[in-house]
Amino acid sequence: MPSVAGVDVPNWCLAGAAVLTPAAIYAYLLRVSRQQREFFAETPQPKETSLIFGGLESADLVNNPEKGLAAMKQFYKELGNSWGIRLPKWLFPNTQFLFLTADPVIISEIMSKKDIFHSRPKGLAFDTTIPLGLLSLRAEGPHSRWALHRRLASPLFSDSFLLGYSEQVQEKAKLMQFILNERIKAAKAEAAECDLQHCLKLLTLDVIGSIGFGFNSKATMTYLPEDHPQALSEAEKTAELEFLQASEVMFFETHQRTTEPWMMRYLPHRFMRWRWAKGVMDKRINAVLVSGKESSSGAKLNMLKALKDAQEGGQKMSKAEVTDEILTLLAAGHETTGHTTSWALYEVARHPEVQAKMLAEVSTVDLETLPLTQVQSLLPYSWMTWQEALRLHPTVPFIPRQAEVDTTLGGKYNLTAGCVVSVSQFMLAVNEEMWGPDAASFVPERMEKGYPEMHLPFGFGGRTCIGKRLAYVEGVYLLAFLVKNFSSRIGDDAPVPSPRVTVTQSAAEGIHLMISSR
Ligand code: HEM
Repeated sequence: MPSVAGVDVPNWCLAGAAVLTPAAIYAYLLRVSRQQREFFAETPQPKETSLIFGGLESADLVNNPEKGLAAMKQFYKELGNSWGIRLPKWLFPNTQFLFLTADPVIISEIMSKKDIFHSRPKGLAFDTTIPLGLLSLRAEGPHSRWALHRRLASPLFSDSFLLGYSEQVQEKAKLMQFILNERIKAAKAEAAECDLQHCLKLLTLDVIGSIGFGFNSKATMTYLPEDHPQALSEAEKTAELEFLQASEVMFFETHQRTTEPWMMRYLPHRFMRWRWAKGVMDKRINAVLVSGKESSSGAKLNMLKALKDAQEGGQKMSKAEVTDEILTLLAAGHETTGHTTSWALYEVARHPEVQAKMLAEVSTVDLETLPLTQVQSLLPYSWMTWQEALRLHPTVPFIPRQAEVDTTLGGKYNLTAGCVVSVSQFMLAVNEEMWGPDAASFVPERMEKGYPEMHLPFGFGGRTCIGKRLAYVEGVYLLAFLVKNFSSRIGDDAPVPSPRVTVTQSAAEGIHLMISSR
């Protein structure tokens, strides 16, 4: 007689179990599916053929942004500014219902229902990759670890800290100036074509490396011409680019894993890449942590040191929490700012009148010594230019929230607890009712009044971006610095940047501009 867990079981029992188990699973799935159908019976649904992912694909935002945006507008026109779709539960275990909206009325309802829509969805890949950082921590009461982290990390973005980061940002900006000038010299022409998206991504990585954990990374140096006397050796280059690639894997590939069935995430080729990336990043942070030398870039202020020392009534972050928090700030805090700034420079290059106005403003300011805390007051037009670029090219195009309990939106969309609502910044940006008939044009002056309440490029509620102030001052400073030192225009053969949408929005082929020194 066969034995199961040490108990003898007759063969007929095993045969019965073999038949009954699949039958029970099938019956369970049928019941869940019937319950879902009943629940959503009253909820407006798009045609079954317009699955959200099918829809977004047909919008082709990646390969043909203009056509893509038009298709997306058409999509919204047919389905309304808000619509929902049932997703196959086996594929999205935590996302029973995805509701996409660009309707200001519904968005304000979501914002006002703070007790219901306060949290980003559970089960995102960051949960398994950086589980102890702000992007992942979920429970949100005042005594939760998330709330403690938020309180301990908030001072990192206060005036005194921004002031403390200023010198490091100025130093890196000067490094970028040197490298771009060397590229212009190497081109032996008045102007050189540069991929500003790539360059700013390297630069913002160096900035966050320095202010984040006192690491003097030199990723930007990889952008020197290959045969330059100061160009990095192949080994140094590999080490710098390894860090960049690791941060991309952490942020993008881990994010892509979320849209895959659970099992796929752990296929060796995916899992090993993440392990590798985490290893590269942990090694750098640990080198600083273990050596006790918080700063390899001089004794400057940095987030790691501040978080290690931060405490509240004797409560501190553990070493693992500090490491995950630093990884989170690195991942969330460099290319978001870099991409926005490169989109802004692209718009400046396309609009000579904006460039001239910015130049008039930046010429009167000594940027080499400008503290970050004075960026907004001394560079108001540059500020509006960066802000307008973030409107038209929202770096984080979707802001998702998971319903805590069953609820209804707009009086007709039924959502069960666990449903995900995603606010589409993309569509909000071209909403003519909100911005007027010139919504699709780049007009920095419209930012005199700032963003209306419903435009949320940094999210909303308690979960709003903690790094918003740093993003603004660093981004506007770098934009102003570039405009002051270089004139830029779109090259005749430059590819038209098309949005590549992952967790953030970038230009698929980079942002190539012809730049010359002023
Ligand atoms: C242009 C630049 C940036 C944009 C557009 C941006 C946008 C966002 C958005 C939309 C969210 C989600 C908010 C929500 O769910 O309501 C977020 C969260 C976050 N961001 Fe940013 N961000 C930027 C720069 C930064 C910087 C510079 C840092 C830090 C160095 C940072 C750190 C974070 C963190 C830690 C979170 C999670 C906050 C939490 O859940 O408590 N971000 N960001």
